[in-house]
Parts: sequence; C-alpha cells; structure tokens
Amino acid sequence: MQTTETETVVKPINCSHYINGKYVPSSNGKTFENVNPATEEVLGVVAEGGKEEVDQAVKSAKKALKGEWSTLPLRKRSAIVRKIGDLILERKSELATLESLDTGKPLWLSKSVDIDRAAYNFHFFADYMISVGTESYQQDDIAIHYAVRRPTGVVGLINPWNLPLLLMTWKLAPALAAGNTVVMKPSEVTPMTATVLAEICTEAGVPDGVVNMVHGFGETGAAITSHEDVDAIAFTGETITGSAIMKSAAPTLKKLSFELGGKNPNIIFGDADLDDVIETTMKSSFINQGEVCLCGSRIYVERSIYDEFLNRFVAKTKELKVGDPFDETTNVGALVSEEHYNKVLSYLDIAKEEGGTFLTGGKAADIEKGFYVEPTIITGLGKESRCVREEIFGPVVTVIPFDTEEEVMEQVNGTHYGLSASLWTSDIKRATRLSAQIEAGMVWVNTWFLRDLRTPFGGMKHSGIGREGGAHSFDFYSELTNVTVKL
Ligand SMILES: NC(=O)C1=CN([C@@H]2O[C@H](COP(=O)(O)OP(=O)(O)OC[C@H]3O[C@@H](n4cnc5c(N)ncnc54)[C@H](O)[C@@H]3O)[C@@H](O)[C@H]2O)C=CC1
Ligand SMILES: O=C(O)/C=C/C=C(\O)C(=O)O
Repeated sequence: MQTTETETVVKPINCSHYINGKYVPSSNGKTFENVNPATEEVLGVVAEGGKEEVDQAVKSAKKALKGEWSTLPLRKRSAIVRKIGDLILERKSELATLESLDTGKPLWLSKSVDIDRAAYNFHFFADYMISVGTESYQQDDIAIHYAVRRPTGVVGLINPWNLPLLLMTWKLAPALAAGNTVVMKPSEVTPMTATVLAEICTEAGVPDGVVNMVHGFGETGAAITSHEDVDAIAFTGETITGSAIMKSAAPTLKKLSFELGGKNPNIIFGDADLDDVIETTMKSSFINQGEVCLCGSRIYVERSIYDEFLNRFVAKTKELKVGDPFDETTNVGALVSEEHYNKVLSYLDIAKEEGGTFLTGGKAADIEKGFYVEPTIITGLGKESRCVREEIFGPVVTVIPFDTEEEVMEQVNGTHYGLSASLWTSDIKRATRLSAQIEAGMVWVNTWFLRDLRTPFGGMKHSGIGREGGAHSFDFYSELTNVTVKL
C-alpha cells in the first residue's frame, strides 16, 4: 500500500515501479525528486528506471499476454474494467489531491475534470467492449468473410504531465478492454496518480503482469519504444518527441498512435453570440493554466466586434485569481515545473521583442514561491510571430483581427499543427463550409472541448497520427484477422 488517506489529509507518496503486480525499486536504487510546482517543496522521491526495469516490465507483460486476461469471457473482463473506474471514484479525493500536488492545477479542476473523466474512461470502454463488432461479408454463393479480433499485444503507454491520470486512463482503458498487456510510463514530472492507478488495477481484479509501470525520463521512454517485444506505442506529448519515438520504433516496426502538440485557433465571427464566446474563450484560454493540447491559443476576431470582444475578454481575464491550487477560489494554479515556467516566460520575452502589446499579464505572478504566470493576452503580433505559430502551452493567448473569411482561413491553416479549432458563428452554412476547410482533427462549432468518447479524437499534420476514441481506440488496441470460408 503506497497511499495514506485520512478524512481530510492526503499525503504525497514516493513512487516505485509496478512490475508483475508489485511495487519495486530500481535495481540500482536510483531515484529522483518530485517537486511541488506550487511551493517548490520536494514531495517525495521517484524510482528512476532504466533498460533493466523496462526489460523486466516487458517480460512480465509478455508472459501475461499468454495468461487468462485476453481470453477472459467478455463480461468478466468488462466487469473488471468497470471496477477500475469505480475504485477511482472511491478514491477521488485522494487522487485529486495527488494530481494537484503534482501538477499545480486547482483542486476543484482535478476533481471535476481529471478524476471524473479518468473513471469515465473505464466505464465507457467497459460498455463499449461488449458491443464492439467486426466486419463480415457474404460474397454471393462463393464465400463468407468475417474478421476476428485479437489484442495488439504488449503496448507501451507514454504520457505527458498536463492531464496525467486522464490521459493515462484514456489509453489504458481501451488497451485493457481489448485484452492487451501494458507497460506505462507516466511523465517524470507527475508520477503520483499513475502509481496509485497500478494498485487500483490489481485491486479491481486485473491479473498480475497485465499492467506494469516504469518511472523515469525520456531515456526510460526510449527503452520502451525501442524494445523488440513491445508491439505498439500510444503516445501523447510534444511533436518532437513523437518524431524521436517514430525513429526509435522503426527498426521493430511498431504500431503507433500519436497525439501531439497543437496551436489551435479560435475563429470568432461578428454574428456569434458574444456572451457565449466570452465565457468559453476564458476556458479555452486559461483552464488548466493553458496546459491542455486543445487550448485555443490563437484567437482571430472579426474586426466588427474586435474592440468589444477585447474589452470584455480583458476585463474578465483581470478578474482571474492566480494562486494556491488548494484554495477553492483559485482560477489559475501553478505551471507544472520550473523548466516549463521558464519556457513560458521565454515566450513572453519573445513577444516583447516581436513588438507585441500585453493587455493583461506578460509576467510571472507576484507570488514568492512556485511557478505562477499571470494570464496573458497579447495583441499586435503578425502571422510570422513565433508566439502565434509555436506551442507555448501556458496561460498565454494572442488576439488578431480579421476582415474576410479567406484571410482568416489562410492564417488558421498556416501552421504545421492541425489538432483542433473552435469556430464561432450563427451562420450554419458558413460553419459547415469552414469546418470542412480547417486543417484540424477536431472542429468545435460554437463550443470548445465538448467531448463524446465515441468520436474520433486526434490531430493531423504535426499534431498526430491516428485517432483515439470509441472504435478508433479499439482498432488500435486490436489486430484483425480476416477469415474467408469457401461455400
Ligand atoms: N498533448 C500535448 O500536446 C502536450 C504537449 N506538450 C508540450 O510538450 C512540451 C514538453 O512537455 P513534456 O511532457 O516534457 O513532453 P514530452 O513529449 O517531452 O514528454 C512526454 C512523455 O514522453 C517521454 N519522453 C520524452 N522523450 C522521450 C523519448 N525520446 N522516447 C520516449 N519517451 C520520451 C517523457 O518522459 C514523458 O513521459 C510542453 O512544454 C508542451 O509544449 C506537453 C504535454 C502535452
Ligand atoms: O481526451 C480528452 O478529452 C483530452 C485530451 C487532452 C489532451 O490530449 C492533452 O491536453 O494533451
């Protein structure tokens, strides 16, 4: 048991690897410190895995692949997958606290988004796996063709720090539902909730060896992606890391699913409902400190409403409270790490050099300890600006006016990214016309981040390869064999 919860106090945990149903340290005893980004205090230590631990985890997963998990009757496996979700909800306050300690995000957000959605990821795929089918065709009186599914195999799940439990479970739930065994690697920056999740899986009835976890840095991830007995890699994180993983996975020809960076546009036309626009743009700009791959960090506003939009958006942003993640009135918590904080601040310097005007923020928040940045709205930057083109991944947005559809669409599609977009107009014809033109895996019309887990989720261009969600996840985590029976 690695966690301690009383009625009101949840203590941070030290994080070990999880191999074959047991917490284990690194064989050389190596650890690194886990730092609370809101206070800069050390939360505990994390085992640092290397090739040896990855090898043990992969061996354990490979052995378990031949065990009962993948052949359990569907209903039994589904019940275990569901139970994981139930146990996550039972331990919600503990998991939410650990998530906020690790990431610096407000506790109310961990509770209402991260942990609830983590549980729902299991509940959703427990239901989905019962009804998922395969193709079959009758070819005249010559033959019947039907496809059967089998698990993809040993899958490496590699995740970032922004939504640690939500994103790990978004991969783990369908992987387990489809009968795979896994080696998870959480981000080195946010290791705590995945550590608890491993134990929860065992408690729910997942056999030993099916869920394994190795902590560590990029080299640990690389040991997973290059391992010859790992059959597939599901990765969420930075585009450049996706490219490195592709290279390292190439010699062993692994199946890959990538959800990568974004620089998502919000496109706001003059006929949109401005109350809705403002309320949603506040979220799409600053929720989770702007550390969501789907955040709309490039805001394009039709000139007819540009001034009114800015006045209202700036006024609302000035009301945001930055500070202690455990204060329930906090809107924006700490950025996840000193390294990331420095990266975000460096973009504020770039914005200054590029001639941008800060309408709010533009600097670190005046808080003695911790990695806090003020919500920042920048105007006056052109389409070549690095702040407009590159993923900052913090509470920083640029706002640019436009006059015509053609002009805005050129800018919208003018980056290498293609993850999501949020389009605001009351003209349904314009909405459907532009949605088809936007080079993004997901377009939200008059809304943002409205999720249905059956829908295809992922990006095009440098924002990803493949889609997750419903059938898309299931196809990635299973292999199809087509059987042809001659009549
Ligand atoms: N979904 C998204 O779009 C996200 C984008 N980011 C962006 O990425 C930047 C860096 O964030 P990180 O979490 O450090 O992203 P990252 O892509 O460096 O790391 C994500 C995961 O990949 C692992 N990793 C790193 N190098 C690896 C390699 N060569 N082989 C295998 N695994 C490797 C890391 O240890 C971590 O578990 C952020 O500043 C942000 O701009 C970060 C989080 C999510
Ligand atoms: O699956 C979701 O609803 C959210 C996904 C968010 C990311 O992938 C991200 O921020 O990296």
